[in-house]
Amino acid sequence: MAIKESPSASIAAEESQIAKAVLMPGDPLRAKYVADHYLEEVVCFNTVRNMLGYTGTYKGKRISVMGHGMGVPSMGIYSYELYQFFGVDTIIRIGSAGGIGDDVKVRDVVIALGASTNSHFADQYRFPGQLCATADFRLLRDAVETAEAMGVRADVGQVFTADQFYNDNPDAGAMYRKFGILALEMETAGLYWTAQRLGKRALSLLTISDHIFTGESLSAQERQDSFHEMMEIALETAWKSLEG
Ligand SMILES: O=P(O)(O)O[C@H]1O[C@H](CO)[C@@H](O)[C@H]1O
Ligand SMILES: O=c1cc[nH]c(=O)[nH]1
Repeated sequence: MAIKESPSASIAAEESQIAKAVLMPGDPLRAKYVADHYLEEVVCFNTVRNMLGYTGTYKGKRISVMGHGMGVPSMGIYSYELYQFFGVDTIIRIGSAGGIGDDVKVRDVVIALGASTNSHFADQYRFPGQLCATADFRLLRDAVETAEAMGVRADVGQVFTADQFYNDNPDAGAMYRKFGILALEMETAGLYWTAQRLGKRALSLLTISDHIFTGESLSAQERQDSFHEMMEIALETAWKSLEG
């Protein structure tokens, strides 16, 4: 397929092809899964670098879903381009995470109120202080209400966005835990900062796929079933964010 002319470096699409609300998993095949299982009248709008992006309808409203890759730099590129060049208003990350907190179990959904991080992505802003990476309140409230209505256990709190998946510091997890951090992942701070800088809306939903301290982890089948709950909360929250 020929690559289209595009206003952005990494997404080859026209603005009209992308909805105002976009769900984003790290894995582009999880994006395809959402498109295949939940959206109707689906059109693929991006294949550059195989970072698959789709737009379809969910309960009559247009919603897009696209992978964002792993790590803050990758999230920084895709979220910036979607917000800045394609008129996207809302991004909801649908990711996996390692559990840290005592109360957090595998299969739980975590709704990220804010993200502490060791990323230096925000240095570019020369913000005179430490910039909090926080969720959009209305999206967070709608996600909490949706989870409650679905009867899904969802923990709301702080996550840690790490630049490392393999961390040479054996004490890091215990320190995160001391500060009440629920889960460890690799993109939320980058998404929240980008949204804040551009005056847009963002939320990160995470499913606990493994636990750093208990060693528990989900089987492939369990991962799929648990991720459905997060996907449905995200779709309903995105749907509510859209006018009309
Ligand atoms: O499952 P995703 O959304 O990719 O999220 C988590 O999984 C990846 C690491 O395996 C990192 O991207 C981390 O944030
Ligand atoms: O980033 C991640 C994702 C899942 N589990 C982890 O330990 N880290």
